[in-house]
Amino acid sequence: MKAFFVVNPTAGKKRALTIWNRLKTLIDIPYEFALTKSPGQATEIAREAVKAGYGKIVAVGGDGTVREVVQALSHSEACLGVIPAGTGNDFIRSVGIPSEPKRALEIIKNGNVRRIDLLRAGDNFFVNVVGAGLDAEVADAVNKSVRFFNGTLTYLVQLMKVLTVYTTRDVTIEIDGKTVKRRAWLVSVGNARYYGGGMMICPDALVDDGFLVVCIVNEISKAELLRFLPCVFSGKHKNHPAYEVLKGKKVKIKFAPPAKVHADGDVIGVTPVEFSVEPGALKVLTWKA
Ligand SMILES: Nc1ncnc2c1ncn2[C@@H]1O[C@H](COP(=O)(O)OP(=O)(O)OP(=O)(O)O)[C@@H](O)[C@H]1O
Repeated sequence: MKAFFVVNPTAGKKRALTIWNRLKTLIDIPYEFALTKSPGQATEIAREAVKAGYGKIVAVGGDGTVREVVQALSHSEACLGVIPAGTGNDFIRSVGIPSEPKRALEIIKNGNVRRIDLLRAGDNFFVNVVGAGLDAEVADAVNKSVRFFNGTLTYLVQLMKVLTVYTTRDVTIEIDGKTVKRRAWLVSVGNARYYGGGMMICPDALVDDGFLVVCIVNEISKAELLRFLPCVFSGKHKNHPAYEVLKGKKVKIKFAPPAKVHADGDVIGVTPVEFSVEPGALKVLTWKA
């Protein structure tokens, strides 16, 4: 099966290009590659590669590159490979791809094919976590901010800024026809466990169980929220009384007033929003069968 590498040279603060230049000397299987020139182009390149009959389409970059490539691979016979070269690289944590590029290349050569689920909103597919509320608001502020500090510090500064104006909102969640009303900080919908560079917001999410999990952070004081959030890195927040998990196949989220919606940390609109799971829609190369 021939491989096609889709390289985002800007991923990982441009580290991806260095990683690729080193790695390509080690590839001893038939392959072609292309470097993206602009956002969104990875989808077009991957589509052409699928059409041309490549069986392994490899995203060299971070979660954004993976997401763009996945748009072209969903429900196709081609398999996704990943050479992690981004900043957060959350997807690989959930599917069992090593973070070291050379070890990830071994999977491209000899790995197993695993079918996983995707999240869907309209015509778009997502691999990790989507959601609405506080985290979307903070993600938006982080993406728009001039970064004087490293990633974690930028996040903390923007979180504190957002918390001066943002409060909990009423939310109606319709999950598989059942309606749940809450007052919440945020609602996350997970296909996989991680977002935001290692935050395990949905510890109960499994990429291949045919379900999405809906994680609600219900109303707590701002002081308590600031104690809660660091626990998300380890998954300990799971036992907090304000944290609630629902499971289903289709979810509609409606905040009042409307809240921003994010997909893997990029703001994609405002509520109301509807997500569904597409069971087994993507083939991924991993060590796990
Ligand atoms: N040639 C390019 N020039 C500018 N932007 C690009 C180019 N190719 C792709 N992009 C954009 O780069 C963005 C970031 O890529 P990606 O998410 O893979 O890296 P990252 O942000 O470093 O990693 P992560 O998402 O894992 O934190 C993507 O949203 C993609 O649309």
